[in-house]
Amino acid sequence: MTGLALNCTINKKSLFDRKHYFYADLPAGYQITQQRRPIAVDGMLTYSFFREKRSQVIQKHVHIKQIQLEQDSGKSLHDDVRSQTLIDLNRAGVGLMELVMEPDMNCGEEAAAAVRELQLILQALGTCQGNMSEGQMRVDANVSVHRPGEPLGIRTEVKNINSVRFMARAIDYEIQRQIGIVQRGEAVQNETRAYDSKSGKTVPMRDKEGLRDYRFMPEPNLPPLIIYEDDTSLPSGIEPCQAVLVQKIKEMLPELPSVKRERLVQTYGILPEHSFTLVSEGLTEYFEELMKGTKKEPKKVIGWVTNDLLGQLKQRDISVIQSPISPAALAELLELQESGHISSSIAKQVYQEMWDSPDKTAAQIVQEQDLGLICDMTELHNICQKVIDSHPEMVRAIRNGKKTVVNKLMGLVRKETKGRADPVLVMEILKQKTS
Ligand SMILES: Nc1ncnc2c1ncn2[C@@H]1O[C@H](COP(=O)(O)OP(=O)(O)OP(=O)(O)O)[C@@H](O)[C@H]1O
Repeated sequence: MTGLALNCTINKKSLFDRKHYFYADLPAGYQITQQRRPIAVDGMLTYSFFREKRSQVIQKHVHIKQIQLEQDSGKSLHDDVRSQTLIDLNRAGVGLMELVMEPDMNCGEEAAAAVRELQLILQALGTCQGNMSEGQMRVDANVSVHRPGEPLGIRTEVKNINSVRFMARAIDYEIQRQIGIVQRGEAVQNETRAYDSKSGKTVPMRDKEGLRDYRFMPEPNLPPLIIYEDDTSLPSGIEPCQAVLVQKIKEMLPELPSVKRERLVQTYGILPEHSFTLVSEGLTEYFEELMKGTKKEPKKVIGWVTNDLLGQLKQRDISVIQSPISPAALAELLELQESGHISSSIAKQVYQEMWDSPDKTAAQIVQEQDLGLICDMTELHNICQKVIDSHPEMVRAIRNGKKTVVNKLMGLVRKETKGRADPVLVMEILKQKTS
């Protein structure tokens, strides 16, 4: 699924090899991997990010060299206090999927955007939860520098990166470090380095690797992995249920993040940046459900999801599925505003109250606290007159041409009525009274 989602060519026959090296995190002395013929090759990941102006989307591509299946190694844990190294072998030998990207990215920001997009794709497919801090996904960053027009320089490999943000910092640090070396006329060493998040620097990790002979050999215990295009390509005697069929997997692919963003922009007319927030924060389903329950324009609804809802979720550190306010409950609130029962500032107030007492509906809160819009013209006239009478200097300013001062009067009426006055009617009355 991952190979197909990343536009790879799927090898119908892939092979397993043993890669030998001697290190404490590899008890067997070799790792099973797919060196000669990996399961998927030659793919492409398209990712986007924003630069300067939030609305300017930059789209880039990174080639996927291959995706291989291999065994995980153990994890070395260095105890500086006791000056010893412990090895966690719990994952040693467990299968994992490694993606090798081509050197197509130019800075930490690009690598971060590419990895974030990959995370979203893997999560959408369900092939990896993608949480780096929990080790579900790990990234090693290979970095080199070169002068324009010259071939790529010697690379270093940075390990120990446990978040996308740290990866971007590690890459940018490493680029500057290597530029410094080249400018001093020295040579970059081909080495493995570790990122130290406390100092923000990369430090040498292992001895200079030089040319290592891994003594690759075909893995004698694992036969080639054979998969088939579809039912028709199955050899006789093999039932479809016994085989992996690429065509079947293709049909199972879910809507991918880039397609989802495009659809959201097309269907609802929202800004691309909002489609990014919806997809990255997992709010698409909530937004689409919400849209089913309201007549409000999508452009006016989107902020409720990307600001108000997301703000509450972050503040409480919960996910959208745990939200006590369902899309239908929020839709009811939006309808109260859309139909002119409450003002926009009251709607925000009611929303806050809904979070504090989730068992109450928006309508209940409005009724209990008498938050409905004041539409009675006599009452509104009286309130406006009171405000005008107590601020003659503002009225003078308006009459002298400072038309925007009317907004100050509006604000005072809003304060006086605790946001319950119909803003359209109030503006009309104020203009009339100050003309
Ligand atoms: N000159 C270069 N500058 C930057 N990156 C490079 C350069 N040459 C190769 N790379 C990148 O280095 C990575 C090599 O990864 P690969 O897993 O094939 O080798 P490896 O690091 O030796 O393997 P492993 O760490 O699994 O032993 C690829 O992602 C490739 O794009």
